[in-house]
Amino acid sequence: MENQKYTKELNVAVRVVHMACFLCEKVQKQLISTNSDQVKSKDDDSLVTVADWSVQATVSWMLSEAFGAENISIVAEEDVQTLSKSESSAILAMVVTAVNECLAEAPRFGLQRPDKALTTSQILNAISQCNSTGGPLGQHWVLDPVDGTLGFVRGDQYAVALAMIDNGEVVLGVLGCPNYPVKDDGLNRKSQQNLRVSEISSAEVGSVMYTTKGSGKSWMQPLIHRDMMFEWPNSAKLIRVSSVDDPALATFCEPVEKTNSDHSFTAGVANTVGLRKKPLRVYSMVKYAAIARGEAEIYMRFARSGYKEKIWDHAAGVLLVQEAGGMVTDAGGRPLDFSRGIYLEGLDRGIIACSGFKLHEKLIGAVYASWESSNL
Ligand SMILES: Nc1ncnc2c1ncn2[C@@H]1O[C@H](COP(=O)(O)OS(=O)(=O)O)[C@@H](OP(=O)(O)O)[C@H]1O
Ligand SMILES: [Mg+2]
Ligand SMILES: [Mg+2]
Ligand SMILES: [Mg+2]
Repeated sequence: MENQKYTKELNVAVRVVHMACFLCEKVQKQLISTNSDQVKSKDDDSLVTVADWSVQATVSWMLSEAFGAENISIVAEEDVQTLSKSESSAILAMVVTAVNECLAEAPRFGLQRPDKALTTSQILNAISQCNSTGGPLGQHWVLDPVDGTLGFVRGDQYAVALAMIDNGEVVLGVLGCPNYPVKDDGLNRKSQQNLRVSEISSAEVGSVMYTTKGSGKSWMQPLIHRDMMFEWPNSAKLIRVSSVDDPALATFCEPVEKTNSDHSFTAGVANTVGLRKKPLRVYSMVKYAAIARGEAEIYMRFARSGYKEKIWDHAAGVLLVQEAGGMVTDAGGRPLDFSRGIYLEGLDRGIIACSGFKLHEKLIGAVYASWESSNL
């Protein structure tokens, strides 16, 4: 935790993300086993679940407790619109239960639990307090309570992502990946053997990764699971990007859904660069984690034209990769701009994250060559 300036922020953020993962694990299990009504569609037809709202409320509450509600600005994905509708009363009750059960466990993570259970209106308030739009000045927390909600609902990969932007730069990033196998090559092994996450022993699954800008180090901690007796302090190990720079040996990641990234365009780029392996399609910011941990070398993301990438889908992951030794830019080779509100404004076509300079340079060149002939 080298960057002394953010020591307290990082300390709180890491613990809070552990708590959020704890919450998500329980909700995901319930959701898969009971198939109950814990999932809603938002106005844009995307999904939101008990876990998305509950994590947002929990993180918002804990950050307010640690730093004072009046001192913090939080940019986050969810709002209370759907949750406040009368037909959502059952799901709201589930959120209240999930948040309070999670907050009660705060001491496991070295944090203080509230004196008494939060009321429904305190919880709605905590969610709606995350209504900042960020920008170039001051400090803003950036939260994606559940990234890869589709993966979450399908019992697969998802992430909890918390970052901080200070004067337009991402300075701190924490990424919780509850279903990411801890052992080296876990994702590859899982995909090769077609294992479901539930088929891997729980002690082998789940981690929280974190870093601060300029530290040159990204760290990984194992998740504290419900059935484990041990409590904080948790141990951490350094993670580092892969040293593979031969495209023929490199693994590239991309979103599972082709609505989120054009698979045929990336296949063309992969072919031009000389990538041989099948793409590793993984939900959520676990893709950035895979690059930071050295399990994959490349992450390409090319959204359809008209879609604007949001800062919470990238901030924590980008910093983790950079501090672990990797490079992340847009397709024009420029850094991503987190200083202009909730969107990555000015993004040139797509996002390319690589373990090193050589692969990155080749990919940018291949995008340049392939773009003209694509219909993106
Ligand atoms: N059309 C389109 N294009 C690109 N990106 C989009 C699009 N629509 C949504 N989103 C955002 O994608 C986030 C999920 O990205 P993933 O990489 O997990 O995608 S995938 O599920 O593996 O296909 C997802 O994050 P969550 O909502 O947190 O799951 C969205 O913010
Ligand atoms: Mg969403
Ligand atoms: Mg997201
Ligand atoms: Mg989300």
